Amino acid sequence: MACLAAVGAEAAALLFRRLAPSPVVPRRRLAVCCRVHRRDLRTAAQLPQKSTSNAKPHNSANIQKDEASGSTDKGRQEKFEDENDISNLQLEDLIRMIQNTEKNIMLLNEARLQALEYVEKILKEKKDLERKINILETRLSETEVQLKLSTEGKFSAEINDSPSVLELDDIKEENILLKDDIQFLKAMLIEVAETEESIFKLEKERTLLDASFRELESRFIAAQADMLKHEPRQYDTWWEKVENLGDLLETTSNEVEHAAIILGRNHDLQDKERIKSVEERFQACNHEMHSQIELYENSIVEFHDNLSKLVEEAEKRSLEHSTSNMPELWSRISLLIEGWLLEKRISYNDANTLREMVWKRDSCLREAYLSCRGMNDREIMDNFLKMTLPGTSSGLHIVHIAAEMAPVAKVGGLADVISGLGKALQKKGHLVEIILPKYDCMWNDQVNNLKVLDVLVQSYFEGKMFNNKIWTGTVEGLPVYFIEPQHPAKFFWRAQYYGEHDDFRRFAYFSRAALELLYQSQKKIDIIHCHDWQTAFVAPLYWDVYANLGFNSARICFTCHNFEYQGAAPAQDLACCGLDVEQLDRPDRMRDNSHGRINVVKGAIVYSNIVTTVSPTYALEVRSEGGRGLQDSLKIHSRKFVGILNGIDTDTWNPSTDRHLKVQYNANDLEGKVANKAALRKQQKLSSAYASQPLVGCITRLVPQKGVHLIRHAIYKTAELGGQFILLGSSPVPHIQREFEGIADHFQNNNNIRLLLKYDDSLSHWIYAASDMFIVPSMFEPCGLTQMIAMRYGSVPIVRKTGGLNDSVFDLDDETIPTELRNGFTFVKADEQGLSDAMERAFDYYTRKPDVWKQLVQKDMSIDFSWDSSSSLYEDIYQRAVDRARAAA
Ligand SMILES: Nc1ncnc2c1ncn2[C@@H]1O[C@H](COP(=O)(O)OP(=O)(O)O)[C@@H](O)[C@H]1O
Repeated sequence: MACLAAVGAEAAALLFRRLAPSPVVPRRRLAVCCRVHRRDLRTAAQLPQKSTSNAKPHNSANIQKDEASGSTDKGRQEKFEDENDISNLQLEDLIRMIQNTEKNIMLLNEARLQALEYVEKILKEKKDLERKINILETRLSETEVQLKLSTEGKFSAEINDSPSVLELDDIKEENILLKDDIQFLKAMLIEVAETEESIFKLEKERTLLDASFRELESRFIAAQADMLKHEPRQYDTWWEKVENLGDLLETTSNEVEHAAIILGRNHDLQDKERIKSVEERFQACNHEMHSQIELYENSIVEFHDNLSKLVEEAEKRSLEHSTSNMPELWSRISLLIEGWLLEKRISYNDANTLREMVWKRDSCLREAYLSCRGMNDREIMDNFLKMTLPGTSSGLHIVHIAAEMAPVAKVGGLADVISGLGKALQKKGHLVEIILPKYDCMWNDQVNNLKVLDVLVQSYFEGKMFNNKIWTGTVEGLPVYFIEPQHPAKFFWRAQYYGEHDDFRRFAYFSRAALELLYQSQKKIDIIHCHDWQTAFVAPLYWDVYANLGFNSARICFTCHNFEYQGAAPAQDLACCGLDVEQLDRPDRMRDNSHGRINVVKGAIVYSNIVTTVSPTYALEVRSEGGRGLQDSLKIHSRKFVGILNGIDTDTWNPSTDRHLKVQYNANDLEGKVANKAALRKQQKLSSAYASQPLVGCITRLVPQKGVHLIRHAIYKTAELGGQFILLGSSPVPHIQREFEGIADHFQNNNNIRLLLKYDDSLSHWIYAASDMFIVPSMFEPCGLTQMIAMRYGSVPIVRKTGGLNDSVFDLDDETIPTELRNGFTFVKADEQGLSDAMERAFDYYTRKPDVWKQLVQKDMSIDFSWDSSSSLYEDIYQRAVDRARAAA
């Protein structure tokens, strides 16, 4: 807009500059001259008449008269010649003046054209501004909607930096930005108003100049016609000539006078009126600007008032709000209580009472917490201790001990399960806590309120006690404890999660420290749920060490997410965490079924109350070959063994809210999916020539389990079928990583194939959204989450029928399966032919039956893969185990 004003000023200045050198001054001088000469001329024209009347009294003097007349004629002639010279001069001046006028008209015309260009520019800029106003209005209405939501209770405000307050802070920040935008816009509008006024004035001036121009033009034509009329004519007498010239001069003088007036008028218009109008405009703009600023200031005050009211209201409503919507709040309260207990600032009994209140989502406790805004830790604790009402809880106290949790420390599906299942159980009213190692490479920014407790928990390792720092924070609304061992081996300061030479020792240490933390906090836990070999030590440790110390309220649940990794080691290694090797190195306990080593997964199967795996089909598979040596143990313990299909966290994986996507979308509006595909193709320099060219995605760890040779085949097969392929994955196996680097190099300049050999969570979301098909050709797959996530994002899965893939993907052409369940393409044999057939069928549907394909995409997006039903199954088996324990007690 500033540039617009500058253009305006420049155009005006140019107009002045170009008109100023026009021949106004000589014309004026000429006009005065003309007036003088015309008077003289008139006198000269009257001379003969005067002499005739003077001669009348002298009748006798005819000759004299003739002589006199002859001498008079001579005089007259001399005088006329003088006059004729003068009039010639005047004519030259007149012609010059007309020429100047003509030039001036041309200049004015040019100026007019410029003004028109300028007007066009201004109108364009105005349109732009209107567009920006529209955008801002939309944003403003979005903010209003958010604020409205907050008043409706969808926002919940808490003390300090609770998520609700954070959301309100976001709104505030957004509104501050909006205010800035509004201010900027108002300034723009003022400038637009100013510019519009300028346009109006310029238009008015242009009309005046036009009129002048037309007048001058017509007069110029008339003058030319006059000159033509007079010039070629032969006069009979000098007298006639004089008379004609007199007339001509008179006309010309009039013309000149008129032209001078017009030019003067134009000049005045340029000089005075313009300055005056500019001054007026300036004043008007100034006035307008001030009134706009005043208005704006008033609206800001009003806005702040409203915002404060809304914040207050939201806070009030949060007090009344249903507790089920505030997992973060309860997690924080829970962490506070546990922290005080560990720091020995409150007694076990008090802690237990308060814990029970947390389970019950006690409104008094919640209100006490909310009213503690601004208080220090001590004051909050005192307030809490005032509430010692006893109570019982219908919920369970569940603690997950794991090596991963999404999104703070994620390697694969295990991380997704910990947060997904944890959140689902929390939603069902259970008190859920998580214990993780404090990795140096974890994403601290994904933890809310991360802080270290003022206590060191000691734990046993290799005959000594070591201090552990305990960190707390919430992740995805769940309370999490992070254990940071103060051991010289710096177990979790390795810049990676797994793959260290001493992984067995690292996780044996962690399992022991986690139990120690629970033991020292004297929690009355119902379920301790450990996952995979890394925390499988927990089961034997709990029953062999801690139960003997009286810490025995809990039942142990062990979930094996993958029987490929069993934590086998020389028997004596087990001793590091305090387990009794002699007691445990037995075939019915922890000795590996085939190698004569000890096997911690076997130990967990033997020592846990509940053993689960992640899909029903995999649970069947592992009872035979898939059990990798543990099938017999599983058979022996089959009564406590069950396969429960994992869910996915439908908050994290939601295309209609996913912030990682370029455009959000849903099953009813798939345009966003097309936009994501176009954007990804562009970003990855893939060809965009055919929008309908199918894009095949694959996101995976590149390990033999995932069928790396089939993934490689899928890349070439896609190229052969005319599709595009994008792989996101990395391998902990060096030769596989190298092999795929080779393939990536090979296709580096191919605009249909892209291999991205890295871990990138954000990009994974985008690939799920952009791809049309998704391949999972696993050799075995305990559950597999990627096929479910892919379906949620409308990417049709092409999978091998194994494990959890068999429980979640059903072939579109398989008539033995009810139509409503069919959602993808499957193949059985783990060979290239099987995969090729499935891919060809998928490509065929995609290209030849777009309507069927669209329905398939929409159906896949609507399938419920949430944790809701799976978490109910866990809830059920937990409860049964707890009931059995209570009955036995
Ligand atoms: N390279 C990668 N970048 C980002 N996310 C990945 C990558 N590889 C795998 N993932 C994610 O890890 C999870 C894999 O889970 P799953 O299918 O159960 O396989 P696994 O646990 O065997 O690796 C999914 O959430 C997937 O999106």
